[in-house]
Amino acid sequence: MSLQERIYQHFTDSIQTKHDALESLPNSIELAGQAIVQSLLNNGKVLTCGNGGSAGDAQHFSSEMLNRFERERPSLPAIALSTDTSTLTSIANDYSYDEVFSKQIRALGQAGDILLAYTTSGNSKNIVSAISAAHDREMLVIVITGKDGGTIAANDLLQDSDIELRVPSNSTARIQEVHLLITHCLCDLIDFQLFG
Ligand SMILES: O=C(CO)[C@@H](O)[C@H](O)[C@H](O)[C@H](O)COP(=O)(O)O
Ligand SMILES: [Zn+2]
Repeated sequence: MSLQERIYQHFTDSIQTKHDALESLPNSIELAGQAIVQSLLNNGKVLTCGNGGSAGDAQHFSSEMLNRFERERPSLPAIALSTDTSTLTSIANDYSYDEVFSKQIRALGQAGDILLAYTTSGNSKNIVSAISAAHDREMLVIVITGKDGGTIAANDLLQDSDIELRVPSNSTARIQEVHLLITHCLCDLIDFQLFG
């Protein structure tokens, strides 16, 4: 395959994955947007987390909440749990990398807050621990996944009120591309519902 053909393939695969996601995800995205708005209206906040590219997604969402998305509006409360390197390295060093998000959630999470977790595989142990910590803090969990949902789906780790947005693809890159689209949908739904 030539370089041009490879590029064409990436674009067409990405477009196809978005088409597939459009068949399955809009209802759950709407529910997730409504759940976040409900939490914000009750003085809640959104804690976000993910690893690698998904850490970038988590930070992308929180910055659009704290600063702005597409329009002027007041800052909205969100904290990305992947940004404080002193906290991340000390928890990983003293305890385990699996606990880097859950320990922060146990300190910062309040009942009615939202955990927005990104994982393409559903297998990352620190995300699994984060979900458990969020439940202990009586937070609602929105998990954005892909593939077969991994450990989270296989072990039925979500509660009835939680929401999973699973991108129908087995490619990490394609899943991440749709995760970004979902993130922007959520930002738009939040702004629209709160500010018209
Ligand atoms: O961005 C990419 C691959 O596109 C990588 O950095 C990827 O995010 C990392 O391998 C993550 O550790 C994968 O974690 P997860 O999505 O399985 O939870
Ligand atoms: Zn990536």
